[in-house]
Amino acid sequence: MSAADPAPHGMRDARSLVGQPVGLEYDFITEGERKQLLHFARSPDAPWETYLPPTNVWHGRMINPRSMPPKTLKLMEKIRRRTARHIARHYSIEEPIYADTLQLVRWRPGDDQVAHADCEEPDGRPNQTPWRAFASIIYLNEEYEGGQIYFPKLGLRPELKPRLLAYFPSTADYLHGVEPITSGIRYTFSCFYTFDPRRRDGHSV
Ligand SMILES: O=C(O)CCC(=O)C(=O)O
Ligand SMILES: [Fe+2]
Repeated sequence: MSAADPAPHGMRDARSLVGQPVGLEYDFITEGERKQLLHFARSPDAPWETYLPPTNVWHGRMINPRSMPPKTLKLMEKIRRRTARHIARHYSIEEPIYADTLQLVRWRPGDDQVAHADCEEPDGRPNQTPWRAFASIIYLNEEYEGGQIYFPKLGLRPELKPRLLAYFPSTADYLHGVEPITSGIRYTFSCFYTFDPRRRDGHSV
């Protein structure tokens, strides 16, 4: 299946969420959960993925389920299920939700992300992941500078705190970027959700 394969007719997509607010839930994960994930991410032998070429901006910056110890994966699946339930309630979603990603991400000095949307180009053409409906980012630490997330079209620069859950639909209405990290390392737990079961990653939601 390629990115261009259209979703079955009538399937709900990101467009149905336009108008929903950017969700900000402070203290969403517990301090114990945060410590466990951060401890794993900071361990000297943490399995940062190097399958992408060194020129790829994500090279060495993500840990995917296949490289996680079972205990870590179990915890992250539990948090993802809780996250999806929370978002479904706040966005009035009754359909089943699937997800294509569950990952830890590190952002080192100089790392940033230009303003983008998660399912389409800024001009509205589909991007490489057109099936995505919404995203969740859980912030895990505060020992870094820079790294502010910003939503230029919404005039939003939410205060990032450890344990914060942020979520937002994937369309260009929710264009967002990450300012460069200037010192320290920023750690996040990110997930992308879809209504298309063909795009599910096989881990629970
Ligand atoms: O880390 C963040 O604050 C946002 C990350 C993001 O937008 C993405 O991975 O698509
Ligand atoms: Fe994004």
